Amino acid sequence: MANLSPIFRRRGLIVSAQALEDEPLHGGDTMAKMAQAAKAAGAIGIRTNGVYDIRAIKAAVDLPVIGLIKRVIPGSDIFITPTAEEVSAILDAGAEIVAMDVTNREGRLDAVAELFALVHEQGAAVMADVSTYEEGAAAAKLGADFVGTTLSGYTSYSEQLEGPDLNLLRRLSGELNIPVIAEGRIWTPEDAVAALDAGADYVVVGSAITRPQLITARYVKAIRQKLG
Ligand SMILES: CC(=O)N[C@H](C=O)[C@@H](O)[C@H](O)[C@H](O)COP(=O)(O)O
Repeated sequence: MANLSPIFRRRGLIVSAQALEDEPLHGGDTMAKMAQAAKAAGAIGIRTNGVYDIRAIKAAVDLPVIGLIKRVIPGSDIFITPTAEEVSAILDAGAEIVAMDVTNREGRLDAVAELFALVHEQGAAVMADVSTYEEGAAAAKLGADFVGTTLSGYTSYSEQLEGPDLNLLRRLSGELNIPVIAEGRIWTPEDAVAALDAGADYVVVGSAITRPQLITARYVKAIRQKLG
């Protein structure tokens, strides 16, 4: 049984449009244009990083936005919305959903309740970015509104896969009563359908749509392998 959220009008594709400072598409209205293209194609939502792009995308398209702020804190591995400061900035910028790291690292599972409360006080929703089933279960227990497989493959103790973590999706969707978002390494429409078959309620695709330098690199690699 699907667990759906009233934030999205229906199940479907959420496009992650992100370009960090060191990426070619960073800045200007590029991510807002990515969001317009995603909407024109039928995406139901956008996931994006940083106050600038959250605001630009909210102004450009009337789709729900999952906002996050990536910030690297020296000595810490937690970089997706690490503190209350980022949560407040994301809410101020107008995101309906705040995504944050909910992994079992650095006492994070004890710290996030406070961050969830900040989000809920403002009538917004929490997307818990997890890397394992146990983290997803903890997130649901703490009151997360969505759980996503975003960080599977990005913690030392999670599965390191080439494609989406379908086993994690199966387990999260089979055992939890909150919407499950497939996210991470979904490169093809077939991967997206496999994620739905594994029980995902919504599917986030990022790099395969919005990072041309990574898309191009895949073609270059395949062609170089062929040409030797
Ligand atoms: C691990 C991490 O930092 N993930 C980030 C989270 O927001 C983004 O860089 C990813 O692009 C996003 O998760 C979508 O995944 P993919 O680009 O694989 O479709």
